[in-house]
Amino acid sequence: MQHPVRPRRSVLYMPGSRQRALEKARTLPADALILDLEDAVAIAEKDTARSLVAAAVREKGFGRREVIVRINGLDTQWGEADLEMAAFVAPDAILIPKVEDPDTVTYVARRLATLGASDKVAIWAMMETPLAMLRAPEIAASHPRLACLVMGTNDLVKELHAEHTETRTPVITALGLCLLAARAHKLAILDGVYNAIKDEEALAQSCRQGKEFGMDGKTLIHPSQIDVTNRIFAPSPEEIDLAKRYVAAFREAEAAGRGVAVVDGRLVENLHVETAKRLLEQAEMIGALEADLAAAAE
Ligand SMILES: CC(C)(COP(=O)(O)OP(=O)(O)OC[C@H]1O[C@@H](n2cnc3c(N)ncnc32)[C@H](O)[C@@H]1OP(=O)(O)O)[C@@H](O)C(=O)NCCC(=O)NCCSC(=O)C[C@H](O)C(=O)O
Ligand SMILES: [Mg+2]
Repeated sequence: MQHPVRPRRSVLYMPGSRQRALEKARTLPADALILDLEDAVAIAEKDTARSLVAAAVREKGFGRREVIVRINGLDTQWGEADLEMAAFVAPDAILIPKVEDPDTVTYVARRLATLGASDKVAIWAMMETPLAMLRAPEIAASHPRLACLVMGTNDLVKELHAEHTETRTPVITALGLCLLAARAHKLAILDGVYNAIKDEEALAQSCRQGKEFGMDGKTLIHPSQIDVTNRIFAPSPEEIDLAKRYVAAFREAEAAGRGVAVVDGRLVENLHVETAKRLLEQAEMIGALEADLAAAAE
């Protein structure tokens, strides 16, 4: 299944039980929104949250941004009803929490087919337990409907009996395993949340680290985290300028019968040009998304 490439710099969780947050979502500049039925929702509010999320997805009004519904685990009393609701209202994706086994993904894919869900509804998988890390390659290869892995670093740190540190050394291996699995199977991958809502500099550092690793973006818990995340995960004007010059220089070199070019004293081969083209495509998609949001705000 060919999944559309979308900007996913900032992907905001919002509790499905909070009507106000769901309304506010339509005005927030996050690239994608996860309407959460799982950990952000108290047990007493699970059924109300399911109805609120169903209404929010049906009402639309999110423009080009992706809307994802995180269901409760299928081993809980709410999971199946969440899945049925999501299949019916058809968000861009359904996010399964605590996936540990490829069979969980294939089960959800089968249920979506049985429930008659649109083919456009993708499956995303939360990677947040030690077993998920060890089975990352099988999970990533489990079903063509799977489009994205989402790191759940809060649960992972808990399960590892580790600590949240600024350098994230305790979870580096886990992030690396999931990145390898995602890229090997052409899936998108999103970094975990940063819990200290008011610490913008530390969030920025965490975003820079995620971007360097190769993450497509970061999951967020508060609207105040969106702008800095968007800025860091977007290609900078300097990167865009360099990418354009790589493409132009390589085209000229090819026309002259050469397979390599030199830009700013650096070797440029076809593989660098592919990276440059991907960056330019990403910048274009971000531009279109931001223009859409600006038009909606007028
Ligand atoms: C953390 C919060 C509980 C803070 O909420 P609140 O006290 O209301 O914050 P503010 O007063 O600063 O809010 C200002 C306005 O912003 C809106 N708001 C706040 N948070 C969100 C949000 N996430 N999405 C949309 N809008 C939001 C408020 O409504 C205020 O609006 P207004 O009324 O117009 O002033 C809260 O931010 C929150 O609940 N965040 C999400 C928590 C969550 O989703 N947690 C679960 C996912 S994280 C996770 O577990 C990942 C993974 O599974 C893992 O294991 O790592
Ligand atoms: Mg979690």
